[in-house]
Amino acid sequence: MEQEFKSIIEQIGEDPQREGLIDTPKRAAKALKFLTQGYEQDLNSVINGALFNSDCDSMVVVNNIELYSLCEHHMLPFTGRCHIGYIPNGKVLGLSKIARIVDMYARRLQIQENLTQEIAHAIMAVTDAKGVGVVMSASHLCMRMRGVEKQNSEMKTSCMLGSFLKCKDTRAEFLTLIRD
Ligand SMILES: Nc1nc2c(ncn2[C@@H]2O[C@H](COP(=O)(O)OP(=O)(O)OP(=O)(O)O)[C@@H](O)[C@H]2O)c(=O)[nH]1
Ligand SMILES: [Zn+2]
Repeated sequence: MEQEFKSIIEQIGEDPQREGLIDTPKRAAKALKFLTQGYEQDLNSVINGALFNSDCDSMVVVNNIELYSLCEHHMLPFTGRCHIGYIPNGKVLGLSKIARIVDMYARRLQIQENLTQEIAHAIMAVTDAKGVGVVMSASHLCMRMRGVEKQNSEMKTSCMLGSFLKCKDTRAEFLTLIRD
């Protein structure tokens, strides 16, 4: 990857031997590896067994989980927040693992719609919850720094599964809880 970055630097008309750029291919490769490290992770290793028996059957919500991803069309960042809720079905997930699941899927090349769905389905698969809801809002640099250049637009996506899909009251409770 370092070689490729060196070549990109040449192709944009810069000198990769210039003092400020000499280590840039190495740094850029390291950064891109970090930003796409989700490809090297899987659900089992991320959750690390942190699934606990519980008879809690009320909604659990974690909101304002920040996320940084790369859009798969331009490989430019999109950043925002996501809110996650689920109704346990005998097991609760370690709190930090919810955010780790977000990161695992965000640190891949993504579109926001798929990212939202992958997170929701992963939480359902791991917990066998009665229902899962994910709401995400993000701002895409490919729409701000270039292209249509809209600075204030945000994309909102959601994925509702199980009781969050079937039951209007459950969905309404979730949407109320993520409001503040
Ligand atoms: N649905 C969706 N579209 C996205 C996302 N990220 C980027 N895009 C869009 O992907 C599309 C790619 O369109 P193209 O016409 O092939 O590429 P482009 O010429 O660079 O498009 P412009 O951005 O309009 O200049 C654009 O409309 C982007 O806004 C995303 O997460 N979800
Ligand atoms: Zn893009």
